[in-house]
Amino acid sequence: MDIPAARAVALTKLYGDGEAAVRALDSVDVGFRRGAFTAIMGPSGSGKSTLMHCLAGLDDATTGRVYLGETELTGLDDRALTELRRDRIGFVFQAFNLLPVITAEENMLLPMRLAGILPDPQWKHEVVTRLGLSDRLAHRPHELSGGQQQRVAVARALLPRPDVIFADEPTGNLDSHAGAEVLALLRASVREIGQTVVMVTHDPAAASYADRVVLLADGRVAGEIDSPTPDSVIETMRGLGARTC
Ligand SMILES: Nc1ncnc2c1ncn2[C@@H]1O[C@H](COP(=O)(O)OP(=O)(O)OP(=O)(O)O)[C@@H](O)[C@H]1O
Repeated sequence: MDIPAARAVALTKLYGDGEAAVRALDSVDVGFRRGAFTAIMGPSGSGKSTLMHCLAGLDDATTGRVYLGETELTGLDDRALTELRRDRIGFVFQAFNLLPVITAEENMLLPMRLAGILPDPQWKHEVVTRLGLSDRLAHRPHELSGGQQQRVAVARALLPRPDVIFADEPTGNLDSHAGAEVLALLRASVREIGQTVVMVTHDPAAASYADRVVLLADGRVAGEIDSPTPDSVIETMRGLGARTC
């Protein structure tokens, strides 16, 4: 059987201690298939961001284990985690997190530059062309629309060909048209180059771009939807008592 691209085993995360402790994740077992697009959904406070942060090595587990492919993250020291994130994980956040003083192209290449890696020119050309950024490379972020800025962030995540791209509400700051474009690009990266994408979202329409939805409620896995549609997501979320937007 294929080893999942990312996996949590009996993952529990507590914030704080004693009476005031919050159990953000409660013995979560979940795997994310290689070359698939998975959305994580659930009511506010259900643990979506905590799960993503633990899977991406941005937060540590209280108990349980987290794997990226065959590598166990739990137990790695900060330096090893920093290298693993740099070399094997791509991030796309709601806030585009571009540096304002450098161009779109420099932003795209920055993580690889910092790692001393040169992008494959053909791959870079393909990413830039597909993301419709060819004539925007010399622009600074403030000269770009929100959708274009997020496409630069997607290019930055795709260029090093990471094992997994983790996207946290990637369309949260975009209008529906720009959001649909970004989702279609993530979708295409999965279908056409086998990229693995794991995305946290509140939006049933965004989740419908995924191959599978993992539902969280109260820090536990509450269900899954294969081949989701906006309607099937809304219906299942209603069952969890969640507000959808
Ligand atoms: N740093 C923290 N310190 C204390 N409690 C936290 C911390 N981060 C998250 N929590 C708590 O853990 C629980 C899960 O939070 P998390 O942000 O993972 O949920 P979420 O599903 O992503 O929520 P939302 O959809 O509102 O972003 C919540 O009860 C939250 O208040």
